Amino acid sequence: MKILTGTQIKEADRYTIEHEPISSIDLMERASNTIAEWICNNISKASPLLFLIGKGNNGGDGLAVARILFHAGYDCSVYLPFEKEQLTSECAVNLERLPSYIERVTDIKRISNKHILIDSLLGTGVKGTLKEPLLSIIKKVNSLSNEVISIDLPSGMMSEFGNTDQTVIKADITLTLEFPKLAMLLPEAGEYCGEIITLPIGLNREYIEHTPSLYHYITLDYIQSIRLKREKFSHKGTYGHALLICGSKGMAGAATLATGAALRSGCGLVTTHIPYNERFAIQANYPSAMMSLDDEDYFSSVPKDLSKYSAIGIGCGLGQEHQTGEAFKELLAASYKQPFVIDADALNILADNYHIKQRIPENIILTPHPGELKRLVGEWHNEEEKINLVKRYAADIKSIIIVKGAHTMICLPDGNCYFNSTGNSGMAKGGSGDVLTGYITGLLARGYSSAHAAILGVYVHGLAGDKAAARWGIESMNSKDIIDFL
Ligand SMILES: NC(=O)C1=CN([C@@H]2O[C@H](COP(=O)(O)OP(=O)(O)OC[C@H]3O[C@@H](n4cnc5c(N)ncnc54)[C@H](O)[C@@H]3O)[C@@H](O)[C@H]2O)[C@@H](O)CC1
Ligand SMILES: [K+]
Repeated sequence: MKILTGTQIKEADRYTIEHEPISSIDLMERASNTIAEWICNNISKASPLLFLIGKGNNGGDGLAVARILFHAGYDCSVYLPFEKEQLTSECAVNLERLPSYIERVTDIKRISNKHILIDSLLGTGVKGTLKEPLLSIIKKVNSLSNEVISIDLPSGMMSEFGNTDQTVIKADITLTLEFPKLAMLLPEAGEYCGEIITLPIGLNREYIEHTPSLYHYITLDYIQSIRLKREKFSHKGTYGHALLICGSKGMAGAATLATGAALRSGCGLVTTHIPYNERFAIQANYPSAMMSLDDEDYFSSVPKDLSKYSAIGIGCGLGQEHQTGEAFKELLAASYKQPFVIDADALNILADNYHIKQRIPENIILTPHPGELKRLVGEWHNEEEKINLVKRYAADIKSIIIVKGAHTMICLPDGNCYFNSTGNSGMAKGGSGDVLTGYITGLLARGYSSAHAAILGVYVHGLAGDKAAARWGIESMNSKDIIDFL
C-alpha cells in the first residue's frame, strides 16, 4: 500500500470529490460512517464518549461520528473550544447537524475518568508548533488516564517529518483514514499512535495508483502477490542451498538461531560454517542442517567450493577478530556474486573497512539495527535526515538496507522504502536479528529476488513474532520462539 503525504492526501480528497463525483460533506460523512462502524464493532456502549472537536475538517469528522454514534445508542458528549465562526464550512455543517440532546462540555477538567476521549482536534492540516488553546488542551489530555482514540492521526502530529519537539496527543488507538501516515511509522512520534487501524474511505483508486510515492506499507495482499509457488515435481536441488557463516567462541547461539530460521524458509539445503568447537548446538537442535567447520574459534577460512551455494548470510555472532575481517575479504573475492545478507559483526567489519565496502557485490542485503546503521552512514538528528542517509547509502552500494526496529524499513537502491506492518516490542531481544538473517538468507537461496526476500522476510518474521507473543506473552517470548512460528 502506498503511503501518500498529507499534501497528496488532500489532493486525493479533492480529486475524489471532483471525479466520483461526491461533495466534500458527503465524503466526510462516508469517512465518519466508517469510523463510527469501527467504534460500534469494537467499543462497548457502556463507555461514555467525549469528542474533542477542532475547527478544521478533522473536527468535522468528530462531530459527524458523535451524531452517528448518538443515534446508535452511545452516550456522547462534545467539547468544542472554538466559536462557530472559526470552523471550516464542513465542520460548521456538522455542528448544525449535531442533535441538541448531545451534551456540550465546557470544561475539559471536569470529565470523569470513565470517558473515552475521541480526539478530533487536528488531522492532516496541522502546521508548525501547536498554538493555544490546542497546546494546553493536548497537554491536559496527556496528563489524564482516560483511553484516547484519535481520528486520522493523533492531534499535533505532522504527517511526515518535523515531530522531534512537537506536542502530540498520546493515543491508545489511531483510526487513520485510507493510508497510515509516514510519521506514524517512524520512531520520532510513532509511539503516540498506540494501535494503528487503517480505515478505507473510498478515495479515488486511479488517483492513488498514478500518484508517485517512495513510501509503502507492507500489506498481506502484497505479500501474497510475491510468494513463490512450490512445484509438485521438484527436489531439494530446485530450492537452493543457503550458506550461513556465523558464530564464534561462546556465540554458537546466534548461529543456531540463524540456522533454524533458514531451515524454515523453504530452501532446499542449509549449511552453516561454524568453528569446530561450537558445532554441538547446531547438531543437537537442527540435524537437518549441514556443517562446514572452521579450525579456529572464529571465522578464519573461506568454506570450500562456494559455487554450490545459492545465497550466503554472514555476521551473526561472528566476532571481529582481525583474521575474520581477512576471511570476509577473501570470501567476497571468491564468491560467485551470489546474493548476500550481511548482518551484525560483519556490518561492523564493513563499516570499518573501505576495501570490503569496495568489494561487496551489488544487490545484497544489509540488516543493521540503529547502532550498526550509525557506524555505516554516520549520525543523524531527525528521521528525515536518517532516511535520506539510508537512501544515499543504499544507492551508493546499489543494495538493500533493512533498518530494524518497530515498523522496520526496507530501503531499496532506487530510494523506495517499505515499512513493515507486523511485529511487536517482545521481539526487541537478543537473537531476533539472527533469526531474520537466517530466514532471509534461506529465502534468497529459495529463489526470491533480493527485494522480495527482504520484504517477505521482514513481514513473516514480524508475523511469527506476533504469534509468539500471543502464545508466550510479549515479555516472556524470546527469539527462539519466533522460529517456531515461521
Ligand atoms: N473532504 C476532505 O477533505 C476530508 C477530510 N477529512 C478530515 O479532514 C482532516 C483535514 O482537515 P483540515 O485540512 O481542515 O485540517 P485539520 O482539521 O487538521 O485542522 C486545520 C485547522 O487547524 C489549525 N492549525 C493548523 N496548525 C495548527 C497549529 N500548529 N496549532 C493550532 N492550530 C493549528 C488551522 O488553523 C486549521 O484551522 C483530515 O485529517 C481528516 O480527518 C476526512 O473527513 C475525509 C474527507
Ligand atoms: K486527530
